[in-house]
Amino acid sequence: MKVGIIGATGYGGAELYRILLNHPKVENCILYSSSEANTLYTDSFPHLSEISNHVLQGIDIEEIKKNIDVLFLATPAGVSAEITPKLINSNVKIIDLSGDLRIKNRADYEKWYKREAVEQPVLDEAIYGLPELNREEIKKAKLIANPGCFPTATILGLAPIVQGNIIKESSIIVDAKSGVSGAGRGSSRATSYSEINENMKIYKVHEHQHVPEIEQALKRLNESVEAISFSTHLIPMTRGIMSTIYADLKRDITDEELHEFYKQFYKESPFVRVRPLNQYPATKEVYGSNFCDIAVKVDERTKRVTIVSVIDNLMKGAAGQAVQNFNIINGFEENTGLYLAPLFP
Ligand SMILES: NC(=O)C1=CN([C@@H]2O[C@H](COP(=O)(O)OP(=O)(O)OC[C@H]3O[C@@H](n4cnc5c(N)ncnc54)[C@H](OP(=O)(O)O)[C@@H]3O)[C@@H](O)[C@H]2O)C=CC1
Ligand SMILES: CC(=O)N[C@@H](CCC(=O)OP(=O)(O)O)C(=O)O
Repeated sequence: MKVGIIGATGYGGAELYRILLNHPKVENCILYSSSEANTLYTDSFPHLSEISNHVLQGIDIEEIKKNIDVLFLATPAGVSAEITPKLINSNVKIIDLSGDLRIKNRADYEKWYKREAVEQPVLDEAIYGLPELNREEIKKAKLIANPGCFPTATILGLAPIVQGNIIKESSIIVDAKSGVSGAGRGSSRATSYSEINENMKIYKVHEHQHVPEIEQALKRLNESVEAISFSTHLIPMTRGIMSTIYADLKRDITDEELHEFYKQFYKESPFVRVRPLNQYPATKEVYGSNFCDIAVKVDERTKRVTIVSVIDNLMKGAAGQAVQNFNIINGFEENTGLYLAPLFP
């Protein structure tokens, strides 16, 4: 396959490149840049010296239509809204890592992302690319809205109990933490070393753009879900997301039953590892891999459940999941090029 990456000079783009370089079905990878065309990729990423001899290309829609089978967009919000409509009637399949195509309701997108939404017919074509919940739809898709990092960890942590009608839908509380690579490569004061080292910050309180994405996905599993409480924290590490989730139980259930229910729910999903009872995943245990590791525990005293879900934000939270979707839309084994053990320690 001939693939293209727009936004190759960012973190998501570099992670896509790292995976696709070793993907047995990828014959050629063209890397595009809006600001660094005609320079060597290794000027942006010296760690790829003697691995990549790619020259970054300017973005030319007609050239993409001719030369690319699958295009990855690893670009900030707003870019896909411009590029995707121009390719929608071509043969190019698109996997968009940004939030532009994830939220079906345009008014919701505009409220939470504070920018104009893509036109409705394009949104209607986009399939939400969370394979563990949507595999059959993804198989037929031409346009994939790759999920956000926090939504991936959170939705996978909640899906079994939400669909299984085990918790009170109005009681969901999500306490999520992310490493700083989640904010992208562009520098900002909030992610500068001196501001994040030995520090921990809550941010976007009650206004994080991932709230409507998570609620939309949970509502598809159980229409009684309304609003969730969701808070995000920046912590001093490079990669990793941990979503710790709390909810009130509707009925009595034991740890063993709940654990077995999760195991069954994800039995066909190669990238979800439901941990043994009383073993809780840490972010480093999925570092550099496409795994989402989940642990569940019932609190007998409060009649609540605690769920812990961890991913690597650049892998299962972005590029790894995008390649998982690439495999599914092309009929390849879901884990092709992705069967990577986590880097540890
Ligand atoms: N980082 C993460 O963990 C996750 C990121 N995402 C989403 O994935 C997308 C990429 O994120 P990330 O790689 O972290 O971001 P980065 O900021 O690291 O990279 C984004 C890249 O987009 C390119 N770009 C910027 N403006 C334009 C434009 N107008 N037209 C075309 N290309 C442009 C830039 O490359 P150049 O200047 O060379 O064109 C830049 O390198 C974002 O939408 C992000 O929200 C989703 C899940 C997780
Ligand atoms: C640490 C950090 O800043 N993370 C980003 C997540 C970026 C992302 O995934 O954004 P989209 O899903 O909107 O594309 C944030 O919280 O906004």
